[in-house]
Amino acid sequence: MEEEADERPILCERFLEFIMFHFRWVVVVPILLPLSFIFNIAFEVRNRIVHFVSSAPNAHVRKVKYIQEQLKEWSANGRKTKLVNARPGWLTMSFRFPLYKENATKIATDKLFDILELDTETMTVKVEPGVTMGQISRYLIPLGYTLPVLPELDDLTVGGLINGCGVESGSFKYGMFQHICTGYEVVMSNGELNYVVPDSAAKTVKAKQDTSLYYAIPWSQGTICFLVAATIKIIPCKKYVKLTYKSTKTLEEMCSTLTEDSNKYSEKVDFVEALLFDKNKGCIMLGEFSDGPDTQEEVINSIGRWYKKWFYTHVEDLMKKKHKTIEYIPLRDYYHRHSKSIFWELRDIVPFGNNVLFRYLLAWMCPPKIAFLKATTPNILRKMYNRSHVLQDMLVPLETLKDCVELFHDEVEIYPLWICPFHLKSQPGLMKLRDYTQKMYVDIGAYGCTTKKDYHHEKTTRRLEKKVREVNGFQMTYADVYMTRAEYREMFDVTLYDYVRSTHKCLDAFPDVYDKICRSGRR
Ligand SMILES: Cc1cc2nc3c(=O)[nH]c(=O)nc-3n(C[C@H](O)[C@H](O)[C@H](O)COP(=O)(O)OP(=O)(O)OC[C@H]3O[C@@H](n4cnc5c(N)ncnc54)[C@H](O)[C@@H]3O)c2cc1C
Ligand SMILES: NC(=O)C1=CN([C@@H]2O[C@H](COP(=O)(O)OP(=O)(O)OC[C@H]3O[C@@H](n4cnc5c(N)ncnc54)[C@H](OP(=O)(O)O)[C@@H]3O)[C@@H](O)[C@H]2O)C=CC1
Ligand SMILES: CC(C)=CCC[C@@H](C)[C@H]1CC[C@@]2(C)C3=C(CC[C@]12C)[C@@]1(C)CC[C@H](O)C(C)(C)[C@@H]1CC3
Repeated sequence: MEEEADERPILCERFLEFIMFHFRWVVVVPILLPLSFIFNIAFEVRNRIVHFVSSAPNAHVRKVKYIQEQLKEWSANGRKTKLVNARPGWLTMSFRFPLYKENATKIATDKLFDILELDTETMTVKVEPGVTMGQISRYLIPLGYTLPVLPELDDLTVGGLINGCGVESGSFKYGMFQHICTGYEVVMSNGELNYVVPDSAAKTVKAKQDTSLYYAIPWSQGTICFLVAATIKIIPCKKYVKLTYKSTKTLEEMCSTLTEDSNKYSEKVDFVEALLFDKNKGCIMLGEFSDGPDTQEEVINSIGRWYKKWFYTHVEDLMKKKHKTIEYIPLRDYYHRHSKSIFWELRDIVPFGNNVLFRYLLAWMCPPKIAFLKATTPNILRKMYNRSHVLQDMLVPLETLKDCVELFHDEVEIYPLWICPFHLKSQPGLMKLRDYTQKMYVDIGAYGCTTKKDYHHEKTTRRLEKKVREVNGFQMTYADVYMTRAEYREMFDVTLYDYVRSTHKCLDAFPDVYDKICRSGRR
């Protein structure tokens, strides 16, 4: 990998890189945008038909049976290969393609993408793992419900957010995506179907085992069992989010105000998120479910409409004008506020994407599907991204925010920087805090190309990872991980994970989680 990052391109490669980077829109705008638009409409029509004829629950039973048969056949053939999900690499929400899938047996969890059941008495929704955040918000919000934690990008899947992790602006109150899940329907490597729920007063061996399994699944990257459905908590919601934008002038002000807002107002506030536009200037956004403006002076801003500015640029403009602003944003527009501009990644791909003319004429097809972009990224561009593109989410205790932002500034200096507080509960599993406490953490996300001269993909990332381990933080594993196996096991508590894997016959069936997330496991 070091070679890959060190590789300096020759002049003609540099020229090709330049052309491909700056003129990628030539493929994206006329081809990928219409394709994405047509795909989204076709998928939505399909989902409505499935919902109308209520075929999902029966189809679910059939699809799960097929998965069980696949696993029994693999067992009968002597368990010779490792098991992975069949979902192809180009569909996943990460920059890399999995190498560990190449000689593995692929289990058909990728056919599971329907919402199964809404239960307004227990206030839960049961969904298949391929269901996306876009699908869920489109289904639940018109019925007056939402997920307490609904990560922003439309194409993130329930299976990926549970077996990986998920965080968004409701997390300061409700924790990570795993914390809002009340039960998992899973198929073990021997083909056995099981529904696991946590039971703190478990008496029987089975209830104890299931509780351990429940806590071991998050972050395990599908190396314990196959998730075939998840039951997720829902909460009632309102039509709008009353969003208060507060500008901050120094990093100290950002850290102290964010700490106060995340801890003190948790009863009144439903969403907390911040953006830093440079080391000092930032904006904290506090959201509250609302029925709409109370007075005529208050404005509704439907930021999801195609002709509206990219959200982060809107926030930056607001901050230049006023110290504090309040807007009412339709709830679904709010949730997917970073989808239209793929956080700030689209500015490199379609540089004129935020131009007013483009917005009115063509942005109704935006955003391009990340999977289509991924499938069509040429190798030359991938090499360039390897050298200068940063993509890291570091989850660190809120009290270390200042130190960590300073380190990000020194190492990569990418703005905007995404800052999202989340409540880390005291629970067993890979993300366990060793002192058994619960704490307010914060996700610091850096996405984009760095111009730092001394940036080195591996060395810089390793320095960031070291700091994160020192402060008892965690690195999001969809991004490039350069830690060694020992360092990974220092960051994540593998006690329960190892125990569950050894008691559920996972060791010869699935790769170890490190082999899935380490850099050499991915291309
Ligand atoms: C050698 C070895 C043998 C083991 N043998 C067994 C065994 O026989 N039986 C067994 O069940 N585990 C066994 N374990 C697993 C062990 O009990 C712990 O689950 C594991 O060590 C992780 O500890 P922890 O500190 O992360 O979890 P802890 O916080 O110690 O929790 C232990 C267990 O309690 C339950 N639990 C904790 N918090 C909650 C909560 N908030 N709500 C509901 N339930 C909760 C979970 O089942 C969890 O696995 C073994 C582990 C090892 C290394
Ligand atoms: N706001 C947020 O929180 C964001 C989070 N992300 C990250 O993106 C990832 C989610 O992307 P997405 O494309 O949806 O998921 P992926 O397909 O990338 O899946 C992520 C991991 O979960 C495993 N997995 C997925 N489905 C199942 C299943 N049904 N059973 C068992 N294991 C499963 C995959 O296993 P396998 O390797 O076998 O396919 C893979 O290791 C997460 O890791 C998340 O952290 C990205 C952007 C934003
Ligand atoms: C915790 C949070 C909020 C994470 C946000 C992560 C996003 C910013 C990531 C997820 C997938 C992601 C890595 C991706 C890309 C940018 C950053 C993304 C969108 C892009 C689109 C960059 C351009 C690349 O050519 C390519 C198309 C391969 C990737 C695809 C995945």
